[in-house]
Amino acid sequence: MAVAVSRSPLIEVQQVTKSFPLPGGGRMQVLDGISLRVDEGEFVAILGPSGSGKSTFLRIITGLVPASSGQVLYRGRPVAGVNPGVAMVFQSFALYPWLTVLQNVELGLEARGVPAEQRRRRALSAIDMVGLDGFEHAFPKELSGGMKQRVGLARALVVEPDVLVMDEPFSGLDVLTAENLRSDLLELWIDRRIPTRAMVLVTHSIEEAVYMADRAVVLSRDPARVVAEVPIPLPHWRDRDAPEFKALVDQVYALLTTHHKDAEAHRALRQVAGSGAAGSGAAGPGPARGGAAGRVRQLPSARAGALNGFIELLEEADGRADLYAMGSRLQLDLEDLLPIVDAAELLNLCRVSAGDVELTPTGLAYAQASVTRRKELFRQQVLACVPELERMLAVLRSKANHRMPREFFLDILERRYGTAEAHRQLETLIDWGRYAELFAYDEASQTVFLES
Ligand SMILES: Nc1ncnc2c1ncn2[C@@H]1O[C@H](COP(=O)(O)OP(=O)(O)OP(=O)(O)O)[C@@H](O)[C@H]1O
Repeated sequence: MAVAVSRSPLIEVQQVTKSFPLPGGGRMQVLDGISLRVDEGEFVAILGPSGSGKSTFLRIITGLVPASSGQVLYRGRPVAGVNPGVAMVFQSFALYPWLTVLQNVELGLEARGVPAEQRRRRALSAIDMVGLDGFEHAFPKELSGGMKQRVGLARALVVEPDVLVMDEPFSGLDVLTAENLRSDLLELWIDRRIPTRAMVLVTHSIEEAVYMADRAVVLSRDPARVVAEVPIPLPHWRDRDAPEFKALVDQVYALLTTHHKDAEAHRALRQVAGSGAAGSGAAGPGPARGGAAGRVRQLPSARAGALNGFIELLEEADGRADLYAMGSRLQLDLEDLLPIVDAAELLNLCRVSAGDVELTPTGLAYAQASVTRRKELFRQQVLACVPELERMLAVLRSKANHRMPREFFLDILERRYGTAEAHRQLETLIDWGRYAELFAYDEASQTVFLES
């Protein structure tokens, strides 16, 4: 049975942008001109590459974070501060460890000034609804992950929000627990056992989106824009093996992989590498830059070992594979697989088009090479495609002792990317540089150095 769709908008996001200040000055733009409408009766899933700004977008809808420009309307009125019609479920559960299940669930109502007796009654009913009857007085540490997320769900549902927004609510759970919670939530929704009028789910699982939602919104990255909205007109309960289900998964998959890669930016990056910018004598690793706007391009977070494994798998599949099929065969989420594919493509070892991945001639030679030859090829490719590594080398060569503390490079990257991403970028750079034998790294002293 499908939920009847009427046409009045509950949430309208209009041309929202968001940027964050960078420690070294300047700003990093995360969202760019995002518009989205969520109607009564709709279940909308939002998909996008890791770090594209999905959580930031949800937080703007809930009013936890202000937009830099643009606005969010709730029932036609601009939202200033916390959105009164929305409650959120977090991936990390976000429970207070010193409060019982009941107290955690009551919290949302307390904030809304609901009298104590009513609070208790409603909280008990919400706990019952999510299947936690009997655990009212337990503390979070006594609960499994799935039960904790049920508390998170009860805490959001107890306020009877018009719109329930969920930020990867199932991704911290094991496969079976996630599946169990997914169907329980869907049952509450489909059978209208909750007064919630719309659902917004951020997920990195395409299958989850196609299984649950009426519409999938696909975001790009750097900065995030809406690249497509895919209607999912299948009745519930859906059969994951049905050809029409698979066709929708494939369609979203192709959209995500195509836009995720931003092939243009990669091409520009290679041009920068080839144009001598690498030897420009810059004082440290700068960002990879792509496009006329010169925006920051991050290196995908994938270790050389993972990249090797992926190239070998691809060669075993005769040099060509459907990424989605490969992901499910390896039981890997898109989230896990795409950075590796992205890295392989950046190094010109494979090419991706519309969800299919294919080895390039260099990739084939790489897959078939001996260990030593493979390292040589890797070195050749990273030097051609990752100017940051050349810059790190220039710094190390310029020092009399050819050594530099990790912190030095981190400092420079932080000014570009912010702290968390700078750590990820440097980890990848050091991993690639070490595998390519461009430099060595001493873990104990956290020093990057050239071997004599
Ligand atoms: N408060 C903040 N200050 C600075 N940068 C931030 C802040 N919040 C988010 N960012 C940056 O914005 C970008 C998008 O982050 P966000 O968590 O919204 O992405 P996401 O798509 O939800 O990521 P993931 O899929 O990994 O959960 C990241 O580069 C992140 O580092």
